Amino acid sequence: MTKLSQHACEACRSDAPKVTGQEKQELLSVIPDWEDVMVDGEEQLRRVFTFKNFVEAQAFTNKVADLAEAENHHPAILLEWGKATVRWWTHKIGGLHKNDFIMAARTDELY
Ligand SMILES: C[C@H](O)[C@H](O)[C@H]1CNC2=NC(N)=NC(=O)C2=N1
Repeated sequence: MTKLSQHACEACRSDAPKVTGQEKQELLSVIPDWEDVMVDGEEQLRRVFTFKNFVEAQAFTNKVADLAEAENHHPAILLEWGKATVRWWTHKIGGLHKNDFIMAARTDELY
């Protein structure tokens, strides 16, 4: 199986299927540092990345932002002193698509 982070994101479409059940559990097992959470009724992936200070957290945040723009798939990122909280979900389907798991794996590689 190709490493999840090496998969390409497919274009987000409003009729794209949400990831559920067995497939979701398998994908979650590949990104064990991420939580499966509900925010405003939408399922999302969340991980808190910790750093020595604000500047290092900011540099990581910028790398994630560059990745997102390159893939046209964007997270929510909360930047704080010593922390960056990243949440991935697909706006168009109001939940989790395989793209979100790919982007979470790609985010881990930036850390
Ligand atoms: C118009 C633009 O391509 C779309 O809105 C893209 C932008 N980035 C996106 N990011 C995420 N996470 N979900 C989307 O549905 C999405 N759609």
